[in-house]
Amino acid sequence: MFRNLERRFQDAVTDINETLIGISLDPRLMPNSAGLYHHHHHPHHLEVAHRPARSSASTPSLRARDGTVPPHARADPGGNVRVVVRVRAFLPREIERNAECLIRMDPGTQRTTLLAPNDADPVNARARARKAVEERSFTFDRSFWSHDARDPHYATQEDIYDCLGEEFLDHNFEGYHTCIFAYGQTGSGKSYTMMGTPEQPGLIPRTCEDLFERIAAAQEETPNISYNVRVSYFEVYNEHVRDLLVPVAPHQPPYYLKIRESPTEGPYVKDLTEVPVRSLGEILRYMRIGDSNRTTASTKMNDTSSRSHAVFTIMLKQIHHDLETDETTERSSRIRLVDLAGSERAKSTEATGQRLREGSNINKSLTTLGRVIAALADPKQHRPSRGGASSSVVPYRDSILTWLLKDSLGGNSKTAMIACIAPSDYEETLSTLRYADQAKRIRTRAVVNQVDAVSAAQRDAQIAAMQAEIHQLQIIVGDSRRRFERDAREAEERLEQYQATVRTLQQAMEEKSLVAEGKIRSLEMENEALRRHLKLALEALRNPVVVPPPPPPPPPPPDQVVKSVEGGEREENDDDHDDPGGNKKKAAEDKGAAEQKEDDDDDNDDGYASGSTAAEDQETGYERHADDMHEYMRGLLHDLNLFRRKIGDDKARFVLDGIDGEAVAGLLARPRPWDGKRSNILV
Ligand SMILES: Nc1ncnc2c1ncn2[C@@H]1O[C@H](COP(=O)(O)OP(=O)(O)OP(=O)(O)O)[C@@H](O)[C@H]1O
Repeated sequence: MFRNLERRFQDAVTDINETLIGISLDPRLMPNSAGLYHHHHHPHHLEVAHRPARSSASTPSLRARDGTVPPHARADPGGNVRVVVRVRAFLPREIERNAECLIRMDPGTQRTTLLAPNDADPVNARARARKAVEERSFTFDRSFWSHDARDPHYATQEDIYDCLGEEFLDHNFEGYHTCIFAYGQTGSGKSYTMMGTPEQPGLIPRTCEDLFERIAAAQEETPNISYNVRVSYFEVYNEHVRDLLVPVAPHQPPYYLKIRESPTEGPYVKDLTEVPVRSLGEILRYMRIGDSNRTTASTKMNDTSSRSHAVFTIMLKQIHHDLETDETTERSSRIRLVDLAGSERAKSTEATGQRLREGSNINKSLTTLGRVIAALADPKQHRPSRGGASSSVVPYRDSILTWLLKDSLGGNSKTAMIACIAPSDYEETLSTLRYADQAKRIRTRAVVNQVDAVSAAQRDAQIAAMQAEIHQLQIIVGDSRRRFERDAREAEERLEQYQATVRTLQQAMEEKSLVAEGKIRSLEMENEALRRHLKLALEALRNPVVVPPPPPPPPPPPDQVVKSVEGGEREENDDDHDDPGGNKKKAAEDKGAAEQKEDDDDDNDDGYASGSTAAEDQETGYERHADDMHEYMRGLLHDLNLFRRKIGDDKARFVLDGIDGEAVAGLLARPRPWDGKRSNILV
């Protein structure tokens, strides 16, 4: 019976221990200390502590935030360009001429219908004169009705962001490049949709706001991901690229940038300003600078804002660093938001001289865009030819815009087009809708842009290699300068290479410091958690939980009980010693027999006690003792064990503000008077 009690006691202790370990690993079950486990340095704790957040992450945005990409999401099987259409409200001049709204949208089918115009509106007279006008219908991914604010289906700026912008930002956090471009005639609402007004911000400011909100939330969740955000803003005007983040110098000819192509990155704008941004305020400031530069320049050139294509790009780099392995994983994505020039310029016929050249050049970018879209939408494009390449050639290189947007249009990007339409212009609207209808058929192939597991040593080696390369190039550039007359071209190339390497090095150093900052944040959080543990532990020691008084001394024979308990505990930890009189085997046999018996009859579990009232009393006494011990253990472990385990090795690693670590550890280790065997169970 003693052994049986002893076994039950042991089982109870094991149960408590297991329960406690379970509790300690699952912060949900420990409301008071859940937070303490959140940032513990042990990876397993981290993993478990994050589980609740992960399991609730059914939305792509949350999944994207937690730093993991499911393997199947790495390579996009190929998606079609998302095409939505948006019709704006009447402008005052349209109300004045009593214009008729020619657009109908069916919210059920997302069908947009263009009605044939009546005879009254002079704007549509030309269309009517030239050919038979008829009702036309197109179906898009979404048809946004922004014509009448009183309509229950009215699409606000927020609706546009919620339907398109948010999902595209999800993709960016997953590591995909995205591009959203607005197409439509002048005054159809492209700028309103992309940029909006201060009261009604459009897609670009909303994307920026959400981006920084997500970064802040993710950093709150884990200090292990660092974010590097950079922006650039340029316009393509008259087949020239102008940096919108560089102020327009008065009395100076405009400064245009060159296009280059890199084997890895594809076409890019050389020397384009890319500014790092750390907050929404900063990014909005650059956006405004760019907008005002665009306006300044366009006023100088006779109000040509509607003739330039504006490209706002956000580069997002997420660096996940694993403190345990000191490895980093990088995910980079590019968010491109394009406000195209007014599409009707493509048909401009009456321009002459400079205007004609401008017009034809603008035509060039937009007409080429049309040809590129047509080529990409061609079903032949999706069938690889025998050589493996696409069967028809896409004329990307025929214009600056299409050359720069090559990837966004037909390559590694998830792309959307917002076709903006005016409510009462039959010809222009039909042309826009046809364009959009064609774009629907374009398929792109986006991949997650991720570099896995780069060790700190590898990063350092990369930096060292770049420094060596820079040194080499410095020598060559110096040399070439001397021979400049002869080798101007070569010198320029070397110089460019040198500058590019220096820029990459600068960025690598910046990222290295970001990772270091992340590490510091992690350690600070851990330190804070530990400080809170110690505070709790101290409080628990100062105001101990009232422990039930030690159980009444059990009836004799007490010697045997104590021996058995001792023997049992030793058996667990130190099997080969202290087996006086070779009793171990017998004890094990008895234990086995008792187990067998207990299974049959719980109340009468041991032949020794049956039929004896004194023995029954004695047994009840032991049971009570066991129960009390069980209770005591539960309380004791609850109060102290977790804190001890947590504090263990960590205390040596940290400087504990205002708390004497040694003294606390001493207090925690001090045995309780009534407990002779605690350490075996607790450790
Ligand atoms: N959905 C809308 N709701 C209310 N007003 C709108 C909407 N869309 C456009 N507008 C208004 O219509 C006018 C023209 O819009 P916007 O300037 O955005 O056109 P655009 O297509 O960008 O023209 P451009 O090619 O000249 O840049 C602006 O006054 C704008 O405020």
